[in-house]
Amino acid sequence: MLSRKELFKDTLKKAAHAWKRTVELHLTEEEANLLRLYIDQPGYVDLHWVMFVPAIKGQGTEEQQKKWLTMAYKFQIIGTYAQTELGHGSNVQGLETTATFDPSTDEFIMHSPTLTSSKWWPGGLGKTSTHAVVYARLITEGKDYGIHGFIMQLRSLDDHSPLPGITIGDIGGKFGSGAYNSMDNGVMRLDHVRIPRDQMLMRLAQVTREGKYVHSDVPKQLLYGTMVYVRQTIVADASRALSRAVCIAVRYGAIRKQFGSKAGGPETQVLNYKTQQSRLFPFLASAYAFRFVGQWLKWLYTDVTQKLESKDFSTLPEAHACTAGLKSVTTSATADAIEECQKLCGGHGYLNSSGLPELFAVNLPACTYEGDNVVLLLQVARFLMKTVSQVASGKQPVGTTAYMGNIQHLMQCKSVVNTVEDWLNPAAIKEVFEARALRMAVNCAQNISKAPSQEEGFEAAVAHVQLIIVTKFIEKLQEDILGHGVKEQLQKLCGIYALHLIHKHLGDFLSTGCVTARQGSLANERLGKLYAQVRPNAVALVDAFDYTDHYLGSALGRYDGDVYSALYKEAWKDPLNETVVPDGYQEHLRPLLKQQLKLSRL
Ligand SMILES: CCCCCCCC/C=C\CCCCC/C=C/C(=O)SCCNC(=O)CCNC(=O)[C@H](O)C(C)(C)COP(=O)(O)OP(=O)(O)OC[C@H]1O[C@@H](n2cnc3c(N)ncnc32)[C@H](O)[C@@H]1OP(=O)(O)O
Ligand SMILES: Cc1cc2nc3c(=O)[nH]c(=O)nc-3n(C[C@H](O)[C@H](O)[C@H](O)COP(=O)(O)OP(=O)(O)OC[C@H]3O[C@@H](n4cnc5c(N)ncnc54)[C@H](O)[C@@H]3O)c2cc1C
Repeated sequence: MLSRKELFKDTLKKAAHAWKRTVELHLTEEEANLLRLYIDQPGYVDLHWVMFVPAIKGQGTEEQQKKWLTMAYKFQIIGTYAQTELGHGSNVQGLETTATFDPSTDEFIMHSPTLTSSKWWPGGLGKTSTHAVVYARLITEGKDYGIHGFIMQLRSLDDHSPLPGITIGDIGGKFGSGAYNSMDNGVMRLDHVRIPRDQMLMRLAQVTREGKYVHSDVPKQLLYGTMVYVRQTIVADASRALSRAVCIAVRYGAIRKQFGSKAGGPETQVLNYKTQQSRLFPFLASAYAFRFVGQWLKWLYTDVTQKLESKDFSTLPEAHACTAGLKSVTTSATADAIEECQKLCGGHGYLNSSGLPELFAVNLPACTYEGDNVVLLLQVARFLMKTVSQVASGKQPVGTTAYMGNIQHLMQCKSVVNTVEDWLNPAAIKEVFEARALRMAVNCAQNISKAPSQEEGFEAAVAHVQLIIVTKFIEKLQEDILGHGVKEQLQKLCGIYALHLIHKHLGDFLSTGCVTARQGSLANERLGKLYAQVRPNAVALVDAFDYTDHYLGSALGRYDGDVYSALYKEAWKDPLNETVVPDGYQEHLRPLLKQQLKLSRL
C-alpha cells in the first residue's frame, strides 16, 4: 500500500538497519547475506554485494581490490553494476559508452555518445549508488579494444549530488505495485567525465602510462565472470521462490473444499482432485529439484573459482554453460509455476493478500536480468555444438557432458522399460534423458550445416539442462539422507520431476526414438500413482521448507490453516475501507445517482 517514494524510503531504512545489526552482531558474510535475504525486498544493497564487490574481486588487480573493497566492505561507498544501456542489454559487445584514454593527463574520458548509450537499468543507480563499475568501449591510440570495466565515482560523498558531467535518475515504475519498485533502477548519461587511468579494472588487460594496450594471460571471458557468479546465485533464488508459491498452494489446497458432498457429508479438499495434483505436484518436485541442483551449482562455481586462482581455465566454458542454462530453465519454470499457483488457488490467489501476485512480480524479471533466458540457452546450444564436434573428432567429454562420450550406445539404445514399475528405476530414467539430450544435440549439429536453426539449438539446450537437473536429483538420493522415511519421499518427488518432464516433452522423446508411445503411456500411469502416494505427505513436504508465516506473507499459506479469518481481516486493512463512504462520492457518485433519479421521475 506504500507509494513508490514511501516504498523506496522504507527500503533505505531496512537496509540501514540491517547494516547496523550486521556490525553490532559481528555477523559473518554468510549470516549478513541471510539477513538481507529475509528482508525480502529488492534494494541497492543487492547490487552492492552481489555485483559491485564481485566485479572488483574478479576483474580488479590486487592493488585495486585493496583500495576499493576496503571502502566497499565498510559501506563507505555504495556500488552498482552499470553494464546495460538503453540500446543494448543482451549484446554486451554492442555497448556504446566510450572510455577514451588521454595520455596528456593520464585519464580516461567516460562518455555517452548517443541516447541509446545511456546506462539504463542498473539497480541502485537511480538514487543511491555513490560508485559503479561501468562497462565501456576502451579506446586508446585511436583503436577500439572493446568492452572493459571501469570504477567511477558518481555522487559526492558529502551531499550525494551527482558529480559534474553526470546526469542520473530513476527509470520509472515497474511491473506490479510493490515488487521491484523498491529498487531504484537507474539511467545515467556521461558527458566527457574524466577518471584516473588506475580506475580501469586491470586484471584482464592494462593500459600503460603511454597508452599501450596490454593483454593479461587470463581469458577475456573473465570480463563476464560477475554474471556467472550471479547466475549461480539466481538458481537458489528460483528454488526458494518456487517453494514459497508451492507452500501456499499446497496448504491452501488442503483447506479449500469444493463439491463432492454426498448426503450432507464434507466436501472434497481441492488438493484431492487429480487435476489439482497433476498441476501442483510437479512444482513441488521442481522446488526440491532446483534446490539440489542449486547446491551442486554452488559447488561447481567454487571449484571453478579455485581452479581459476591457480590459472586453470579449462572448466570455464562448462561453468558458463551450466550457470547460463540452469539460471534460464529454473527461472522460467519458476515464473510459470508461480502464475499457475495463483490459478490453483482460484479467485483468492489473485488477491494481494495471497502473497502470490507479489511473489510473481518480484521473480518474473529473473527471466530477463543477468541474461535473457533465450539468449542464455542459445549460449548453452553453442557449447553443446562445440562438444559434439569434439566428440566427433575423438575427444572424451568431461563433467556434465561426459554422457556424450557414450555416443555409440546412446544414439541407438532402446529404453528397457516394460512395466509401470520399471519407471521407478533411476538408471532407466537417466538413460532416456541422456539419449534424448544427445540425439537432439547431434541432430542439431548435423542440421547446422544445412539450415541453421535457433529453435533446434534452444530445444537441445533445454533437454541438456533438464538432464543435469534430473541427474543431480538422482545423485542426491545416493547420499545419506537423515530422517525416517525422508529418502522415500524424495525418491517419489524425483520420479515425479523426471516423469512429468517425459510427459511434457513426449514429442522429443518419441521423435528421437528414446521411448515408444507405450512406454510414454506407462510413464503417465506411473506418474498418476506417484501423485497419489505423495498426497498424504504433501503438506509435510512444504512444511519442511520451514518458512515462517511472516516470511511467506500469505493469508492462504498460513501454517495454522485459518485462511478465511485471515482473508477477512486483511480485506479490512485496505485503505479503501478506511471510510464507509468512499472519497469521490460527493463529486462523482452522488451527482450521477441524483441525476438518474431525476430522469427516472420525468
Ligand atoms: C526478493 C529479493 C531478495 C533479496 C535477495 C538477495 C539476493 C539477490 C540475488 C540476486 C540479485 C540479482 C540482481 C540482479 C540484477 C541484475 C543485473 C543484471 O542484469 S547485469 C547485466 C546482465 N547482462 C547480461 O547478462 C547480458 C547477457 N549477454 C551476455 O552475457 C553476452 O553478451 C553473450 C550473450 C554471452 C554473448 O557474448 P559475446 O558477444 O561476447 O559472444 P559470444 O561470441 O557468444 O561468446 C564468446 C565466447 O565467450 C564465451 N562466453 C560468453 N559468456 C561467457 C561467460 N559468462 N563466461 C565464460 N565464457 C563466456 C562464449 O561461450 C564464447 O566462447 P566460445 O564459443 O568462443 O568458446
Ligand atoms: C529488474 C531488472 C534489473 C536489472 N538490473 C540490471 C543491473 O543492475 N545492471 C545492468 O547492467 N543491467 C540490469 N538489467 C538489465 C538486464 O540485464 C537486461 O534487460 C537483460 O540482459 C536483457 O537484455 P535486453 O533488455 O537488452 O533484452 P533484449 O536483448 O532486447 O531482448 C528482447 C527480446 O529479444 C530476444 N533476443 C535478443 N537477442 C536474441 C538472439 N541473439 N537470438 C534470439 N532472440 C534474441 C530476447 O529473447 C527477448 O525476447 C536489469 C533488468 C531488469 C528487468
